Amino acid sequence: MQSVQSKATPILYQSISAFRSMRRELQPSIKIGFVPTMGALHDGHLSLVREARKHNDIVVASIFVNPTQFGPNEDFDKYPRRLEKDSELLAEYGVDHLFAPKIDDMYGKNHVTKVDPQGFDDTAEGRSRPGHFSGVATIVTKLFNIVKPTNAYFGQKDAAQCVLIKRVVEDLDMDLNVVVMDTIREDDGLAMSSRNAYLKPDERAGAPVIYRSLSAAKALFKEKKTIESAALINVVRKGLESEPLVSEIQYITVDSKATMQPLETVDEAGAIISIACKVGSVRLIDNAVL
Ligand SMILES: Nc1ncnc2c1ncn2[C@@H]1O[C@H](COP(=O)(O)OP(=O)(O)OP(=O)(O)O)[C@@H](O)[C@H]1O
Ligand SMILES: CC(C)(CO)[C@@H](O)C(=O)[O-]
Ligand code: BAL
Repeated sequence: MQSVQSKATPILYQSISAFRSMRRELQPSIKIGFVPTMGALHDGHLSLVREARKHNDIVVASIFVNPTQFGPNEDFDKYPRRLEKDSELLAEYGVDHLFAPKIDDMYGKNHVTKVDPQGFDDTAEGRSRPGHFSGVATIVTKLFNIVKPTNAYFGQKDAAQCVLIKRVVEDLDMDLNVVVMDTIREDDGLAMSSRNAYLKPDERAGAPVIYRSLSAAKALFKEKKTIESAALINVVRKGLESEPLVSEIQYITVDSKATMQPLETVDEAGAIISIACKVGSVRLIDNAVL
């Protein structure tokens, strides 16, 4: 009879104190890889876990749908939550510990402290989601303080978030490395995202226009080597407008890789070209590194 190899599910901690009891027992020299997520895991998240597994002694993932990074009219309530399935997936990828705290534990009734990353509300994504980056900076700081990782893993899909987290770590003298991994895509180019699950079949079929539009701009930059950002933005806009199911373009922006502030011209220093748009009623983001 064949035996079925099943890996142990990660040990689940649903409170800060439970996680801390485990964390205190770890040797100071142990390398801890940390993958923070909001759950509803897909191959994008799992690529981060795989990388963490390769370079660390133990791997911790967190699942927490953080209320303070959602605006009042955003999808906090309907955000997909499926802890059990996520835990099984994390087991397959060798995650040791899963931290999935309750909201009241992370934000007690007397909680008043925010991390306020100056200038990030002025990035394209920040203007589109006021207060979002303070919510992200605050929760990531809290998670880092609890997990105390050696290496923390984030996806390039959330480009401004990666720049923000590197800034917070440097500004607040946190003793850890931030590792940014490439965006993982479906076969047709659509960036994997938990929110893709909201797309209706026709919207899902139309959504790869985002990647195609970014790829057209990337090809143009490769050809010209130095180019006005406006020309790249035009190409992307035309691409997006060719898909009738793109119902709203929130921004197309060409920004500095270091600051996410807009650039007039792109040269050999490169840039990040980012999109936020709605396909039907679903807001999607994506970017290309030039
Ligand atoms: N396609 C992807 N490729 C690589 N990393 C990704 C991808 N999608 C998400 N990540 C990364 O996974 C981490 C957790 O992200 P999150 O849980 O918000 O997933 P998400 O799919 O981006 O969800 P959402 O739909 O809310 O944007 C973040 O560092 C994020 O950048
Ligand atoms: C980093 C993060 C887990 C903080 O809530 C979230 O913004 C995300 O999933 O990208
Ligand atoms: N992936 C970034 C988390 C958010 O959209 O709130």
